[in-house]
Amino acid sequence: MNVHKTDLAGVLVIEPDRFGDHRGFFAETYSQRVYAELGIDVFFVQDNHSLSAYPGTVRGLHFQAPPHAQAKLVRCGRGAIFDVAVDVRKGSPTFGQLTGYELSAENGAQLFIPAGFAHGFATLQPDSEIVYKCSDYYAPETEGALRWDDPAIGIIWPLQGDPILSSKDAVAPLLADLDSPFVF
Ligand SMILES: Cc1cn([C@H]2C[C@H](O)[C@@H](COP(=O)(O)OP(=O)(O)O[C@H]3O[C@@H](C)C(=O)[C@@H](O)[C@H]3O)O2)c(=O)[nH]c1=O
Repeated sequence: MNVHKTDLAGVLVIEPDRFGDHRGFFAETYSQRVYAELGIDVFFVQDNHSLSAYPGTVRGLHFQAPPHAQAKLVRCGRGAIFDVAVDVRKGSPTFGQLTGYELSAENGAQLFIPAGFAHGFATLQPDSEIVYKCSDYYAPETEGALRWDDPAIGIIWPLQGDPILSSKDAVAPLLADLDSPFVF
């Protein structure tokens, strides 16, 4: 298993080992004790799965506020995505900064995103599916969002043309207008 630190302390890229044979491969995609040794000592209570039919779909940037803040362990089960985390903790030395990685069915890579970061992704292939573990339950009353194309964040999305967005994401606030519920 390879583990890489990113520009944002606490956000990790994890590449689980794959054991290949004539049938295909086998991989452990999560093990509580192994991930705890990496510092991912959170208790995951919900698994999510989403499919985006078209490349160029952007979901995000999303978070849940305390007391239902979520750490997430994200991977791509089919197709490929460009996955992004943005630090939204007031007072953090990396506040407003981002890190982004390609996660694909082929590379099997995962992004661990602690609470206090907004998360989003763009799909790079048709019928891309992501699966992710969350450390708190869905609590829609605590949902927060940031504009995917906020110039103050400056994500360079791998898009050709305008993205496909939810109506909610199209009108999400800019970072400058967000009273972040997270403090570093
Ligand atoms: C996130 C979520 C949504 N839903 C429902 C609400 C709604 O009817 C439908 C679609 O919800 P959304 O439009 O919010 O789905 P989506 O835009 O895919 O939201 C997700 O985006 C990524 C980037 C994240 O990081 C996730 O935490 C989550 O916010 O699913 C649940 O039932 N449970 C959940 O945990």
